[in-house]
Parts: sequence; C-alpha cells; structure tokens
Amino acid sequence: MEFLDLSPLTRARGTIQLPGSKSISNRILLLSALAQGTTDVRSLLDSDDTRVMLDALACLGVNWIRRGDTQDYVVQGVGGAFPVKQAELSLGNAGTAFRSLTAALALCGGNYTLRGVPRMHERPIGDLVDALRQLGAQIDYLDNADFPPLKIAPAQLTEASEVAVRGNVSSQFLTGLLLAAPLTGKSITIRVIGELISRPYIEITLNLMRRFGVEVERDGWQAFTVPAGQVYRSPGSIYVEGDASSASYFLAAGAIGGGPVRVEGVGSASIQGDIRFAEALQQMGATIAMGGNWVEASAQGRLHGIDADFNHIPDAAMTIAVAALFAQGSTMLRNIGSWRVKETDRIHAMATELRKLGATVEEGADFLRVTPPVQLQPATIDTYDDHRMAMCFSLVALGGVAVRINDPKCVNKTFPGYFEAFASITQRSVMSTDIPVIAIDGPSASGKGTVAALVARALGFHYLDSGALYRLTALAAQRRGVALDDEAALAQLARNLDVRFEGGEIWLDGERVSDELRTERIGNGASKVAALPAVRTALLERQRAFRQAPGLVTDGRDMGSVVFPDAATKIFLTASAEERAQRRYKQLMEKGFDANLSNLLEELSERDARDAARSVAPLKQGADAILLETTHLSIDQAVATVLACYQARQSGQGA
Ligand SMILES: Nc1ncnc2c1ncn2[C@@H]1O[C@H](COP(=O)(O)OP(=O)(O)OP(=O)(O)O)[C@@H](O)[C@H]1O
Ligand SMILES: Nc1ccn([C@@H]2O[C@H](COP(=O)(O)O)[C@@H](O)[C@H]2O)c(=O)n1
Repeated sequence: MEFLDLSPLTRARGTIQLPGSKSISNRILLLSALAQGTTDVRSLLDSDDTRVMLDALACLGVNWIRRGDTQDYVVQGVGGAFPVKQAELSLGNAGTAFRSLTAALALCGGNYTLRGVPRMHERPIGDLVDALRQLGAQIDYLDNADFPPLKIAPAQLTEASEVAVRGNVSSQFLTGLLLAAPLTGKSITIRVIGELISRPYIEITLNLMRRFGVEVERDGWQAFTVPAGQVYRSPGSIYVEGDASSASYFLAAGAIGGGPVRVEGVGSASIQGDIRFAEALQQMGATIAMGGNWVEASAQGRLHGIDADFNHIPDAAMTIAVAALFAQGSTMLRNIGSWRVKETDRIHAMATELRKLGATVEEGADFLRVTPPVQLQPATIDTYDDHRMAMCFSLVALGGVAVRINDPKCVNKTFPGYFEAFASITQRSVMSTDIPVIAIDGPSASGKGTVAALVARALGFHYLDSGALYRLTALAAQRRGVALDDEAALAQLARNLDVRFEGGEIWLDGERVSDELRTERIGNGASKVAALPAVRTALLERQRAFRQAPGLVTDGRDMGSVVFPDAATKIFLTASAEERAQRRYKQLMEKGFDANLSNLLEELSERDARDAARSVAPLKQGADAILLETTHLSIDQAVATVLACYQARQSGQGA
C-alpha cells in the first residue's frame, strides 16, 4: 500500500488557484458533444473522472482536441445522437459520467455496454434505469439487478411524455434524465418522487442546459419539463469555474490553521452549491470574505461545534466532519444519507477514521455526530479509494500531529495536484515549538487553574491542568494499593493512566473522578508522588503532547521551568497563604465537602513546603516569569493581566 506521511503542521496561509469543477467539467463535455457546433471549453478539470468522460466521448465518435499543454479543449458537437452505434465503455468510478451517459446512450439508438470499477458496480442505478424504461429504453443488468454493469439496446420510444424518478438516492439520476430529454425530440416531464437531495447540483444542470440553448420549465423541485423541439447549441466558448468542493479543504485549512487562505476560481458568482460550505465554516466561527471569483477564510481562536442539515452540500460536508476535530464541543451533521452510496460508504468510513484520531463518533443511517478528543492521536488513515477521504484527512496534520494517508493517489479522481497545493499553504511545525504556550505556575489554591482555564477560553487555546495528572496518579495508586513511595510502580502507573479530559470533567478508567480529585487528601498524595523523579519523567511527554494549535494555556508548578521552557509567556501566580486557604475553603464548601479553615491553612502550607523543597522541578518563581500577586485581585483582573502580558509579548512590547 502506498502512503504519504504528513508532518505536524502549525499554520495555513496563502492563495490557491483552484482546478476546474468536476461536476461542471463533465456536464459541459457531454453538452458540448451533443450540441450543434464547436465549443471551446476553457479550464477543464484535469482528473481521472474527466479523462473517463473524454475517453468515452472519443469512443462514441466525438472529435475533441486539447490545446497544447493547457486545460483548454475544443469539442466538435455531433448535433444529437452519437454517431458510433456500438461501443463498450469503461467508466471507472465516475458517477457523473456513468449516470449521464447511461441516460444519453439509452436514447441514442445503439448497442452499448457500460462498466465501472468494482465500487461503481455497488452504487445503485435502478431508479434511473426504471425511469428510462418508462420512455422505452432497453436496458439490461449484466450482473445484479439495479446495479451496473449495464447493456443498452436501441430504445423503442413509448407514447409516454412523463416519467417519474426517486429523488432521495442520487440527484445524478435526475441530472441524467434532464440532460438526455432533448434527444427524444418530444416534450418530457420528469416528476420527482420523494424529497430531492443535493438540489444545488440540479441548479448546475439547469444552468448549463440553458447555456447550451435548452430551457427547462419547472414546478418547484417536484416536476421539470423539457419542452419539445429544443436542441443543444454550442455557446461558442465556455469557462469551467473552480471546484467549490475542492475549495472546502483550503478554506477549512484557513479556519483551522489561522489563515488567511484564499481560493481563486469560485466566489459569490458561483453556480455550485458547495460554495455554501463557507457559510457552514462561518457558523463554526471562521471569518469569511468573498468576492465574485474568490473566497478567503481565517480564524482568530478555536472553532466551535454546530448542528446543521448538510443535505445541500453532501460532498463539502465531509470537510466539516474533519474540521469538527478542531472545534469546541460536538458537531452534528444531519441529513447526509447520500454519503452511504458515494465512492464508499462515507458515513462508515468517516466514523472509522475519526475514531482512530481519538474522536467520539456517533453514526446513524443519515447522520454523524463528532466530538473531538482532548488530544488528537497520530494515526494512519485509510482512504477507501475515495478522493475526498484523503483530502479531508490531510487537515488533521494542522492539529500538530503526524498523520499517514494510505493510497494518497486516490485524489487523482478530482485533484491530482492536491497534496502539492496543500503543502504550498501550510507550514511544518518543527517540534511544535511555534505553537504558543502560556505557562502559569504557583502555589496551591492561588487560582492558577481558574485563571488558566479562562485565559484559554478567551484565546480559543487548549488548556492543561498538569496538577490533575499528579492527582490522578495518586488516586490510581490509592485504588490499586500502590504505596506512595514505590517510585517504579508509581512511574509505571503514571505512564499508563487511562484518563479522559472532556468538557471540564476528568475520567479515570472510564469513571468520572473530577470531584474526588479536588480533595486535599488527593492533593497531598499528589504532592508526594510528584517529588519522585521517575514519576515526573513518566508524565513529561504526556504533558507536552497537549501543545496543539492554535495554542496552550497550562498551570502547575514547573510549566515554565521544565515542561515548556520556551513558553511565550510565563506567569508566577500567587496570593497570601491566608487568602489561598480562604479560597480553597470556599471552593470546598461550595462543592459540598466538609472543611476546616485552620486545617486547610496547615495542609496547604505543608504541601507548598514539600513542593518547594523537592530536588526535581521545585515550586519557585523562575527568573523569566512575571509575578502576579492576586491577594487583592478579582479573578477577572487576574485573567485580564495574563492576557495583557501575552498580548504585549506577541506584539513584541516586552516579556
Ligand atoms: N483572584 C481570585 N480572587 C478570588 N478567588 C479566586 C481568585 N482566583 C481563584 N479564585 C478561587 O480560588 C479557588 C481556587 O482556585 P483554583 O482551584 O483555580 O486554584 P489552583 O491554584 O489551581 O489550585 P491547585 O493548585 O490546588 O489546583 C477557586 O474557587 C477560585 O474560584
Ligand atoms: N506541574 C505540576 C503540577 C502539580 N504538581 C504536584 O501536584 C500537586 C497537585 O497539584 P494541583 O495544582 O492540582 O494542586 C501539587 O501539590 C504538586 O505537588 C507538580 O509537582 N507539578
């Protein structure tokens, strides 16, 4: 199996000239072939799917030439039915080519065999065949009923002027019928049964038919009439706009990796439905700017999860499922049942691969809910011979983790130069040191954790409560009967802790332990295990792994001195011992725990003394840390001070 390793990436910024749209390219090629006159097709997509269509048209007697090395083609229309009356066509996994050619060839008066790759033979086509048979088409299934491959014989046109087709499996069935209808020479009305999915693709079909001189009358999304006597006429020359589905990966990169990332070739004037992907990204918190022929995405902080219906943009919605890994909270993608019959069963494939990265994924017949992990895990992604799986999952590298993409060449279906284009707008992270860290250290109950979590929220950064890892080690030791001075056993425990941080809560071995962790008994145990060098070493890389884009705020005792010595901003946050004991007392009472103020003062002082006296990573203010004395500060004032220190540092004004 070929694979491509993507290194951890930090930023995305730049401009991409998009390749032509696949949907528009293949429709224009078929329309140019059926039309009277010669069509200059500009900026055609260079991909497997368009090559399949060009080869098929050549087999059917259509003359076309490519202009030098460009993506401009000249197609000589045949002005109606294809001249070659007998042909065997191999159409790969190109749904657009297979469905539209099935409809056109069924009405062309010849004998044709249409085959695809194995996956194409698993993608249903029965609804289209049934509709064509109502017109008199002679189509047989060569293997399984309702699926390719197909054998087509000359149609015996019936009197029928109306056909019905189901709208909820693939909009390409309706597209095929619409494109082929003028070949009958009579008025044809196509009624849609059930809800029509992916409507924007029908808009593209109608728009392009109009450009080639055929008007379709419609009754909403229920019925479409192609009046008699219309023939396709070449518009002379026609330009293929950039692919809006392909734009989604770069726009998402801009939103995840800071941006701005600009795509050129699609914009507000686009006829493609997937341009509305930008709206979904905006709902997630990205900043979007758009002109007639360009779109730009950037983001200030972290994205947030959304709950939305994606029936109108099924292809680009896959990019939202991966962007959900970078959002705060869960993202719900509804009404995406058509994913099941695409290049692969995309709901199943997406859920399987997202889980490999640590996400929690719920999948249903037509929905997917994605909850991101606290930390992305490096993973090897299988792509299921699906170009969009490969392209979407490249975005994971922007989370600062390495990702391996199996069978990367599957992108050739629609975007052969994808990975080069992606590399041109992303920056590799060298040991992730360019991801900013704000390190807040200080004594117990000074307010470090409270302030750090609020600063993280304000900046959209990740948050690490490093003390929780020592507390978890102490709790796990207590539960397993490991003595608090058994250094080797404790280090082993620390290395293998099965923990989950989610939505402010902490789980140990699948059990929620957030409240138990906060007791002074566990705090004292933590302070004992934290004095052991082997335990600290065991937890070091675990803590560093939290350093993920766009940034990290962390609190503890040695965040600025040992774990993140290159932190952008280091704060030593403290308060008088009496004030800290008061704060802890209030905190425990609010949680419903019993507490005694003078005992607390004693326990805190004892713990701080132990933390300060130990030989490794002792509690002390580093020379490069800013002292933040909060005895007389409110939480908001402390947060504002940390933010000001960080912003001053970012704009180069000081430490
Ligand atoms: N500036 C402040 N003024 C008043 N109360 C504060 C302030 N900062 C934090 N607190 C309160 O003090 C309590 C202790 O804060 P927190 O748990 O964040 O401390 P900590 O330093 O992270 O403690 P530990 O090291 O034990 O984990 C919380 O109830 C918090 O709301
Ligand atoms: N970076 C750190 C963080 C914590 N500890 C030890 O864990 C104890 C509990 O920490 P809290 O912040 O949750 O109170 C603490 O007393 C330290 O002994 C540490 O060593 N290094």
